[in-house]
Amino acid sequence: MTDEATAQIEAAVRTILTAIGEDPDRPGLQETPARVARMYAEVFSSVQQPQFTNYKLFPTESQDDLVLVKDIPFYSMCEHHLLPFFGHVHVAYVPQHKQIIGLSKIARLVDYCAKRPNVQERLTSAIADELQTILDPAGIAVEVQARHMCMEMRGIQKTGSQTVTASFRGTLNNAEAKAEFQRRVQL
Ligand SMILES: Nc1nc2c(ncn2[C@@H]2O[C@H](COP(=O)(O)OP(=O)(O)OP(=O)(O)O)[C@@H](O)[C@H]2O)c(=O)[nH]1
Ligand SMILES: [Zn+2]
Repeated sequence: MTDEATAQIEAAVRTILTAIGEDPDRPGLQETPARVARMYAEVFSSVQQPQFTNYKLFPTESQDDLVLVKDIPFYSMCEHHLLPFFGHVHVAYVPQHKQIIGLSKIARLVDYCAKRPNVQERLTSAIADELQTILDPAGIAVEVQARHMCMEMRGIQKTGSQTVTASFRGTLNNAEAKAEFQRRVQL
């Protein structure tokens, strides 16, 4: 994040603190604008990164086997309220072109897609789209289970409610494959 962007966030946070009736100069709040600027640089770090680049592909012989990485934790920010939504992602793909991706890179890809203002549906399809772009697998399944703080700590206040979204592509986009994906996720 640029120095100018940091200064803008700090000034905006001071304005918000003042607007809610707080004193931004009281000791407990003096460093808050700078902390919030650092936090936004971290949780929105993907906004200025148009592509996911940090990955490696490896050759494989086993073309038809499903690769499933499940229960990948993530934290993102809802773009409507700038409050966190968080949970787990399950990612599966069927290799093609005799290539696979390093497993940790799938979790890094999830982080990359999460670190921007989001809605859960777009996060879900973005993970599938990125995987399609970098690996071009025969099939993809992505499921996201999340709790939204904007639905729990304010507004409708439905504590513990879960939202589940999914994207299916290619050979995994049919009823039989979806059922098999769900079965393996629940194992
Ligand atoms: N589809 C979708 N909706 C979301 C997501 N995160 C938050 N929302 C919803 O975005 C909507 C915004 O609705 P608005 O009526 O503009 O805002 P609001 O007055 O704060 O709405 P309430 O939350 O119902 O009080 C709400 O229904 C939220 O639950 C998300 O990831 N996906
Ligand atoms: Zn929200």
